[in-house]
Amino acid sequence: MTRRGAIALLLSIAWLGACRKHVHSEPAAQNPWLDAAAKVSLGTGTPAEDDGQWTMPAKDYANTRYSRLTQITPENVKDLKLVWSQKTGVEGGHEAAPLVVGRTMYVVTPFPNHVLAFDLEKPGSPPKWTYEPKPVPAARGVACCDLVNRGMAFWEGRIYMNTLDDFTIALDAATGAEVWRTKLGEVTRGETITMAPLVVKGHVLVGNSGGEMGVRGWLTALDAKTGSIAWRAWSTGPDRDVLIGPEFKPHYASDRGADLGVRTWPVEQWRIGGGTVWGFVSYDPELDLIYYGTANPGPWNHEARPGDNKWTAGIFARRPSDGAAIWFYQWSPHDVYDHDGVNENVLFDATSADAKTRKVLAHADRNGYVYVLDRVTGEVLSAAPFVHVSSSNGVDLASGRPNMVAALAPTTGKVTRNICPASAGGKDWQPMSFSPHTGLLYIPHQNLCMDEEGLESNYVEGTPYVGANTRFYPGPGGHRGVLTAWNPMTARKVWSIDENFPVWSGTVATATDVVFYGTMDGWFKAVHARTGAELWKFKTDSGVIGQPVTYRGPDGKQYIAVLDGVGGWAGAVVSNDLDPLDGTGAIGFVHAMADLKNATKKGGAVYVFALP
Ligand SMILES: O=C(O)c1cc(C(=O)O)c2c(n1)C(=O)C(=O)c1cc(C(=O)O)[nH]c1-2
Repeated sequence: MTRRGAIALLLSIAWLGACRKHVHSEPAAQNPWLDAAAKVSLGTGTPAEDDGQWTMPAKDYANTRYSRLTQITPENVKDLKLVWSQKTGVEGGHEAAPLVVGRTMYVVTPFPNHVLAFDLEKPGSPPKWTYEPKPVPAARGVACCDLVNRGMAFWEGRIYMNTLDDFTIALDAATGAEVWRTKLGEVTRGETITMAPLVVKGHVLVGNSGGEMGVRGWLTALDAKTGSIAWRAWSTGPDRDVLIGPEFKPHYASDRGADLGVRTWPVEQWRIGGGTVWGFVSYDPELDLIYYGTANPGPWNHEARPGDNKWTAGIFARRPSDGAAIWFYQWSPHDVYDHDGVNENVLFDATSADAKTRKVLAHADRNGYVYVLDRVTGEVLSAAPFVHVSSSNGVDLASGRPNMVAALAPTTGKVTRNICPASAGGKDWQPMSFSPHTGLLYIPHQNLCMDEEGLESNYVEGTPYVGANTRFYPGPGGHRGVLTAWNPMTARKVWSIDENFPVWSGTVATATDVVFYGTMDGWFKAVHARTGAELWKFKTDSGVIGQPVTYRGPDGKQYIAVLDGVGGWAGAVVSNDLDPLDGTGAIGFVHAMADLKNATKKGGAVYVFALP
C-alpha cells in the first residue's frame, strides 16, 4: 500500500471509531479495596477551598479539579453562552489552566510565555497588564514535545511562573511587576521547564524537562519570598543527591538499599539518565507530604541501561520543608517504552468493604493501569488496566511490579510490533478530575499502539538522546481518544466516550454532575458525570488541549473558562508545522495524527462561558 493509501485507511478506521459511547462491566478481583461497597470521600487531607477562585491549575492541593459550584447543572448547561473571548497573541499548544483570583484572570501562553491579566469586573474583561519574560529562542530547539506551559500558581499576592528557558519568576499579581527571577537549568544541556509550579508552605516547587535529551531530572524548592533555592532533589544518583536519608521507608523491597540511584544503572549512566519532573505536584497538608512523578529513564533504547534505573518512572513522597524522601514506588521499573511516571496523583480517602479507611491516591499511568496507592506508605492497593494493554499482564501486588511481556520489549535493529499502549501511554500529562459526589475519576486519554525499533544512540550534550524509531497508530476500535469515567474502588469503567483524536485536554467535574473537556478538533463539551450523555458543545477556533476551570465572577455568576490552541506532543503536526506525510515526525506521533491539519488550525485564545 502507498503511504497516502495507508493514511487514508487509517483515517477511515479512525473516523468509524469516532464518538461512540460504551457502558462496560468486568468482574472485580477479590480485594477489599476493589468492591462496590468501598466508599470514597475528599477526606481530611483536602482543605476546604474557595470555590469562587481557581488559584492553581489542579484547583486544590489534592489535584481533584472538582468544583462545588452549583449554578450550572445538567438541566441548564445546554443554555451556556460564550460571554467573552480574547486571543492570547501567541499561536501554539496552549496547555495551561487560567487562574482566577479575586476579580482577575491570569493566563500564561506557550513560548514565549507571555502572562496576561484580564479584568473580570470590566465589560469584555480587557487586559489589565501583560508580562513578557523574553525566554531565549534556543529553548525552542530543545523542547521535546512542543513549546508548552501547563500553568502558573498564585500564592500570597504573587503569581509564580516558569519559562521554557529554565527560569522561575515571581510577579506582583496586582501590577505584573517582576519581583524576582531565578535560573534553574541550562538550555545548552537540553533542559527546559514546561510544568506548573506548586507553592507549599512558602516553597515554590519546580521540576525540569529534557528526558529525551539526556537531562538528569530534579525537583527544586525555591523560597517564595526571595527566589533563593531551598533544596534540590535529583531523580538519579547517590542517596545524598536524591535526598534519601534515615526517614526513607519505601514499601517494596526492590526500592530498599543504599545508592540505588547509582547501582541500578550501568556505570555513570545515571548522570544522563532522565527522570525529569514535568507533571503536576500534589500535597497533603495533614501528612505534610508532597507527591510527584519522575519521567522515563534515558535513552529510550533500554539495552543501553540494564537495571531498574531508579528513581525514574515512579512516584516520590517527600517532606516539603527540606525535600527529604519518605517513600518511592516505581510504576515502570526499567521503563522500556518512555512510559514516564509523571501523571498527576489525585488524593482522597477510601473506606474498604471491610470498613478500613485509608488515605489514598489515584494515578492513571501511561503504562495503561489506574493505580490506587496508600499514600502514607506507598503500598499499591489496586492496579487495573483502563486501556488495551499488550506490553504487560497486570501488576503483581506482592512486588508492586508490572508483569512485562518480554517478547514485546523493543530491541536494537529489529521492529517490534503491536505494542500497546504507545509511548505516549494510555494517558499522557492531560489531567483527570475526581468527583467525590459520583466517586468517579474522569480520565481524558488516548487509544494508541505502536511499532518500535531500537537504535544505537550516543550522548552529545544538548541534542536528542532517544535511540528509537517509533510509529504510532490507533488501538483497537480505531478511535484515537477516549474520555473514561472510572470507579477507582471497583477498578471498573462506568462509561466512556470515544473521540476521533486523542483527548489531550484536562477535565473538570462539578458538584452538580457536569464534566467539561475539550477535543483536538476544537469542541469544548459538557457531559453528564453519571452517564456520559452529551449535554452541550461549543466549537472553538483551534483544537482544545487546555485545562478547563470554573469560578464565580464578580457578579456572583458561575463561569467556565478554557484555552484553545492545539499542540502538545499529539498536536505538534499542526503547532510545529510538521509534514503530515512524514510519520516519523514528533518521534512517531505524526504517523497517527496526519489528518489533524484537516480538522483544525493553530490558535490561542481564552473562552469564557456562562448561563444567560
Ligand atoms: O521526559 C521529559 O522530560 C518530557 C517532557 C515533556 C514536556 O516537558 O512537555 C513531555 C514528555 N517528556 C513526554 O514524554 C510526553 O509524552 C509529553 C507530552 C507533552 C505534551 O505537552 O503534550 N509533553 C511531554
